[in-house]
Amino acid sequence: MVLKQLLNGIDYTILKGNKETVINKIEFNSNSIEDNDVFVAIQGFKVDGHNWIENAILNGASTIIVEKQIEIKEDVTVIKVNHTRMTLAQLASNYYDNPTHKIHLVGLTGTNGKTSTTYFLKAIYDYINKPIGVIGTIGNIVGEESRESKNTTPESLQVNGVIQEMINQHINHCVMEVSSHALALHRVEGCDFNIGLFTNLSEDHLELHKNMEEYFNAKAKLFEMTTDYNIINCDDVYGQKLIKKIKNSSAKLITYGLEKDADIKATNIICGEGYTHYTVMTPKGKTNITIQLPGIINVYNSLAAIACAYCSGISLQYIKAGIQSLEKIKGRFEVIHKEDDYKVIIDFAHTEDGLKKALETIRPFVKGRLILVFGVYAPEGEEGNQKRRLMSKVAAENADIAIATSDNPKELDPMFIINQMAHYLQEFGAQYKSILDRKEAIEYAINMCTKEDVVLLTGKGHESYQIIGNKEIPFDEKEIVKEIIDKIKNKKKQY
Ligand SMILES: CC(=O)N[C@H]1[C@@H](OP(=O)(O)OP(=O)(O)OC[C@H]2O[C@@H](n3ccc(=O)[nH]c3=O)[C@H](O)[C@@H]2O)O[C@H](CO)[C@@H](O)[C@@H]1O[C@H](C)C(=O)N[C@@H](C)C(=O)N[C@H](CCC(=O)O)C(=O)O
Ligand SMILES: Nc1ncnc2c1ncn2[C@@H]1O[C@H](COP(=O)(O)OP(=O)(O)OP(=O)(O)O)[C@@H](O)[C@H]1O
Repeated sequence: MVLKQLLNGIDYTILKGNKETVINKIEFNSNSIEDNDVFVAIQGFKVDGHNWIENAILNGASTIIVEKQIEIKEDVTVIKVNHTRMTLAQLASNYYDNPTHKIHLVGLTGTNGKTSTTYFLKAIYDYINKPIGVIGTIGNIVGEESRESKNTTPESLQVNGVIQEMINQHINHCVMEVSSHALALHRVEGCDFNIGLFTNLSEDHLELHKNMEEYFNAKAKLFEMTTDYNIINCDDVYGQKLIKKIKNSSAKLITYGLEKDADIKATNIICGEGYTHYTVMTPKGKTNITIQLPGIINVYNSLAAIACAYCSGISLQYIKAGIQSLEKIKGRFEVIHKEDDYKVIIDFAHTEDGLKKALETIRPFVKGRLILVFGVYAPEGEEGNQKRRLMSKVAAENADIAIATSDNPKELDPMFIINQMAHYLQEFGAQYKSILDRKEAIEYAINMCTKEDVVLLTGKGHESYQIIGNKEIPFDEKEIVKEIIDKIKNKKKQY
């Protein structure tokens, strides 16, 4: 490809060289550069990509895209743009020949419920044998291949690359979880979304967005990129705000919910242990549905998927069969052990609202005590302190015993985190214990568990690692629970 093709539709100034340069591929990390690549220098949170230009040239870059006035002596082409992160998205779209224009793309945003909705929607497509690609927290799925992903929504280069792969494999539908980071950091800039869906908004990620207004505005950006439908949870306060904000959108509004007068609405809800039954009403008729996941939150998540499928022209009969076929979602209310008198559930709740909803969902089915093992994944500073306080409050108010431990402490001192959690658990009158090592905390919880109790482990969900410092340490909660229970059983056998 020639550089000028890549720059199509972008505002730029040539500081040096010429746009006839033949280029190989695009990279934003200097270490991945190969001969004749384009290096896009991004001002990051930790370092400035402009400081890695020399390294990129040494590795073979022939073109450098910058947003700063920088003098480069080497014989390369240098292009200046206003905003390199945004330009990266445009370059990626041009490089892969605008893949999002060629696929039916659903973008899901909101604080909680994106992954769950994604897998309900995928179950419908699987049922009707229509392939659908997935980009999200648990990973990216292209055809038969499922790959882990560092971010919920990857960088624009990967978003466009993965969608192009889907197209190559004749996959005509894609569902993508769109995080607020992705929207604020231009990872989906220029994407053509047929459907945008909003689940809910509660406090999270305030280290990036400063306040709820900014967080909401970041999420709302998705609905400026939709062409066909905007699907919104109208029971959510921010959902209502979004409906007003996008009233001039040319995409059609479809609402879902339980309380307000929604287009797609659930009534007659019966919550059982491990299942939920309800009647769904749509503009094209109603039907009874039984999902194999617990709680009101999964009524919302399945309704969201029903709304998407409805807007994609799938008949209610198939929607019902697909929704009902979903047996479980990795790390979401997953019962990982229920024999030998121990019931252990893992869940990915990692926000104040998610944790509250998770505890409320499980509570009606616990005959004895609800024993919670949880950590708080939050940055340092006021926002992090506030999240640790609010999640500890939820634990104190909704669990019988709360065991504070580590989640992904990352660069924070894990001792500081659990001491702070212990302080708040005490303030809110919890019966609690704090144990730094997560495995020991789980062992402590299982050891005190009786036949009537339930142990709920939150925060890790599908994750099979813990991030401590800058190291990813293997941590598979399912294996760990099995190991602990086997150890207890063996000990019992010896007596
Ligand atoms: C805060 C944040 O979003 N950070 C993202 C950001 O990293 P950064 O700005 O810190 O990058 P940096 O390390 O400062 O580097 C700046 C530039 O220098 C370049 N560089 C750096 C070193 C070098 O040797 N050579 C070089 O060229 C880097 O490639 C980069 O282009 O850009 C990176 C590349 O796209 C992302 O991987 C990274 O996500 C990190 C891993 C992350 O944890 N992000 C989280 C907060 C996130 O995005 N979460 C959302 C929401 C999840 C949810 O819903 O809960 C998500 O979508 O995952
Ligand atoms: N609709 C909902 N409302 C509130 N909490 C929910 C909802 N759905 C799920 N949760 C809770 O939030 C946790 C995460 O759910 P899910 O992975 O579906 O959300 P998400 O939006 O994809 O989050 P993330 O992007 O952080 O992975 C679940 O494990 C559950 O405890």
